[in-house]
Amino acid sequence: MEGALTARDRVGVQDFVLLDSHTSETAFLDNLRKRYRENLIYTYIGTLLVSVNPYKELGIYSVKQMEIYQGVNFFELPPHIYAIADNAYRVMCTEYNNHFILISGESGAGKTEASKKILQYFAVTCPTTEQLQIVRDRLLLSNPVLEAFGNAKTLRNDNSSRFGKYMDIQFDFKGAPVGGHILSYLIEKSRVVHQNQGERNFHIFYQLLESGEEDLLRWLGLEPAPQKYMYLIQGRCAKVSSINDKSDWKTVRKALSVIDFTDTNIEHLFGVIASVLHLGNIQYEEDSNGHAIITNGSQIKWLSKVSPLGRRSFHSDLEAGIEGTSPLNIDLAFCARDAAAKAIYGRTFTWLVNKINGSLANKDLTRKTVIGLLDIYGFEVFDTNSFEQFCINYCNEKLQQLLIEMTLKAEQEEYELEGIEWEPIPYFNNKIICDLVEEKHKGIISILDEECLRPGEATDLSFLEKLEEKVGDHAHFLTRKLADQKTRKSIDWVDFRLLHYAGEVTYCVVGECGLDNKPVLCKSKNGIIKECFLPLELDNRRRPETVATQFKNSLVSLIEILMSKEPSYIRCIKPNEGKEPGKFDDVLIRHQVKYLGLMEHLRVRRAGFAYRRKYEVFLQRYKSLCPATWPHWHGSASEGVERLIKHIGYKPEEYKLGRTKIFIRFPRTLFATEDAFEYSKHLLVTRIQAKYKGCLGKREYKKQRKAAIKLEACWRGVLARKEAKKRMWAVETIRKFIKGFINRKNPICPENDEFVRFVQYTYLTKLKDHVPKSVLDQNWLKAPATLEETSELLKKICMRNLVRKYCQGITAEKKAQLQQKVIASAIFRGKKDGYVQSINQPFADTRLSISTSNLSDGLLVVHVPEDSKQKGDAILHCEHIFETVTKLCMLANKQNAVSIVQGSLQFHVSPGKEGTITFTSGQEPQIYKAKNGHLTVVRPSSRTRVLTFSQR
Ligand SMILES: Nc1ncnc2c1ncn2[C@@H]1O[C@H](COP(=O)(O)OP(=O)(O)OP(=O)(O)O)[C@@H](O)[C@H]1O
Repeated sequence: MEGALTARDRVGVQDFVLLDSHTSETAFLDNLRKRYRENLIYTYIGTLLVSVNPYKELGIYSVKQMEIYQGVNFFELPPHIYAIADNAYRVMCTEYNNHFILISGESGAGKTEASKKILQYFAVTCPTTEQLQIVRDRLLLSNPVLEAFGNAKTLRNDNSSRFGKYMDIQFDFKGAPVGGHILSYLIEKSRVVHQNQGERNFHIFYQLLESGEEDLLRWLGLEPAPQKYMYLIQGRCAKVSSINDKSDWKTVRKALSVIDFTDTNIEHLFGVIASVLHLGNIQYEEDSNGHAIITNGSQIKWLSKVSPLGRRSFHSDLEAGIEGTSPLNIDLAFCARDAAAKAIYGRTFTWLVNKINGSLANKDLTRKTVIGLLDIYGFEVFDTNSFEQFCINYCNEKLQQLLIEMTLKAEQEEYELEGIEWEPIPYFNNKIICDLVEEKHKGIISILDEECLRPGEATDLSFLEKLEEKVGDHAHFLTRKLADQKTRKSIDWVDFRLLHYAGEVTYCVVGECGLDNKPVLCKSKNGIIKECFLPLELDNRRRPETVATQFKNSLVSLIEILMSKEPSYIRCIKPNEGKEPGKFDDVLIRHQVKYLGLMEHLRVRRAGFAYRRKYEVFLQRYKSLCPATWPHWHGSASEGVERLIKHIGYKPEEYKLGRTKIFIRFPRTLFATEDAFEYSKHLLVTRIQAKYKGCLGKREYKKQRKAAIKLEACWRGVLARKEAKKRMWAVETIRKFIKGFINRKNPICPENDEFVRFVQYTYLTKLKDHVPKSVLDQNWLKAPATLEETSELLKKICMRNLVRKYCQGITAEKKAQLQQKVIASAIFRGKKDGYVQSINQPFADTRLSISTSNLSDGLLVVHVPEDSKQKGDAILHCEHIFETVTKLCMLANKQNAVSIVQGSLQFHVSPGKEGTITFTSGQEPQIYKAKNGHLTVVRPSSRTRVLTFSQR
């Protein structure tokens, strides 16, 4: 219901109980149609599931879907057949009680498919063991075998079950399927001998002929051609595109071996099938006395072979009509043949079911719980309705009654349990119709029994008269004689009409041939036929039960079985006659809604309250609508609900409070609450989101903090270990150092090796920065004892290197200077004062310049540099002037220090005082001081030269 509430706006309502106009068939159909168009084939009425056949694969039966529905609250998911199956299973497991699921609907509505889906659901979802696997396989494979023998193509359904089936699945205390039991009802035997146009006989005939192994067919005397058999050609549709006889045959063969059929069983089983086909091909003709004689003896030959009967006896029995010895006319002979075929097939089917039951039986005697699946024909209304339809519709009346009683009972029980006043529910109780059919001495079946078994000749008409006499005044019974003018036309003289809860059905009382064929069949040597027709039956002197009574009794025991179990219901609806997907035939569906009693059921469900839920569940869902109950209510759930509905504003007539549940009368009240809840959800979501985000943040922060602390601790550990290692190393190093220091003077040994190398290394590193930079630097680092020798060598190398560098750095000029100094040293060292002070003063080449005239005089002036002019320049006169000047120049290494002047030259007489020498040519060489103060040098004219020494 909760799921339905949420989805209600999407596609109608998921639960018809929530329809506001629940009494309107149109509203019901509208909702069904709306959902069907959206491929939503399932809708609830409370816990009853309405299913509309989609006639197409919807992809809603996967294992994934099964898992979705497994163990989930019935109301929380959209309606599904798995929800019904799961709910029954869960309740069975928890309450350890028995259940049944009643699946009903008309032919083609999807009952068999539904029961298969349920079986598959249990097979997939229930716990199992390897041992139980075989049980599971047998349960699943019993279906194809039963379908092959009990299903046929009809106009309404290509795979129509022609029998009713009730299957118990037994579960052990762990909920594992451990066994099963099948009850079959009213197999449609008439189909064996007659099919309408467009219909087929039971599938097994075609499967055998189409795919039976060659040897098998030969042995059975069959040809792989259905058209050769009278019992298979009446419908004229042996081949149907939707049926794959070949693969179905394979499945059946496999299933038979899994279900424990021996080779003999299988041989006999197909012997029976072949017998039926051979029987169908027996032909008669009239002899001269008007008696029937068999024309084709070959069939008898095969009959005798495959279901060994005394050939002669069988032959004559068939001609004699079996019941007595008197020969039959041709019609009765055919009738006898068909009766034999039907009896054989009918009882073989029962044998088959018993055999399957034998293989499904659980020998373990411990208590088991069961879930029963009842797949029973729905209400049938044809143009001509026979005894079969009468039984089927009677069965549906009984089941409808069961449903009403159980639903009402459950409803009433719930009200009582909850302490709510029981309000009578207006509904149609079909007990009156059930009584009409089954009441002892007064009901239709009793009347039929009486008619069949009374002495004298019973005819169809005498039976009808008896009915008119005994139940003619019943409101739900009508015959042509009893009907009014208007209705009379629609009822034949051989008909009677019943007004069923689902509508009127007119039954034809024209009966079947009542020949007894047991005597001949008892003689069969076929194992199955022998088992089915025991000679004991012939000896029984008691009045045999009529088929109607047998059926009534089987129904009574079925109802007893069902009454002792918890019910679940599935109502299948056929959407159209054409088996077309997506087509919703309003008229057809309206009709089914009516006769499936869906409106009745809805009325019963809705008579009291539309919605009921435990206080805890209601409070949990809607508590956010009231500040007092949100987010937590600390009192009892019922008080919480009371507070909540007071806050929402429920009116007294809208609800009732039971002991454990709240009952809400109208869907609109619930919808309003649900809408408010939807609205409040948004607000809640924001708050929850914020809270959740906060929580996430907090959690993340805590995580990070924890991680940081861990990291920090780790890192600290690493650091501490590093530090300790370092300290250890330091201690070790110092210790070694001290040891080394103590042993430093010893020859290299492990004790001092490191220390000595360290000292050497340190010394050499230090020395690198303190090597002398000049040859005059005498400083040298004092070497440790172990390096004294090396140090000396290094010092020498260093000095040599310095000297070399020094020497390389001396210019020619300097060299000359030095040479001069060396000479000076040789001359003056230790001999003359002031020499030592002069050593540092380089000899300057520039200090000397000489002047002389271009004349041939012997005069030269040596200019003294100005800074040291204590006195004036020296004026010299020499004979060998050229030699003197040249040598002076060489000494001074300055050729251009000589200036040769013309005319005159200047010189210093004394510091700051200049004089001039004038050179002239004359007769006589002379030197004198002229009037102008110049020193005048005269040389004979041709050879006169004046030399001037000038400073540059
Ligand atoms: N749930 C479903 N999904 C798809 N197709 C389905 C479903 N149910 C039924 N059908 C289709 O409808 C056909 C008839 O269904 P099914 O044989 O179950 O009907 P039925 O009610 O058992 O009929 P009958 O009473 O004649 O045996 C199936 O063969 C299948 O094609």
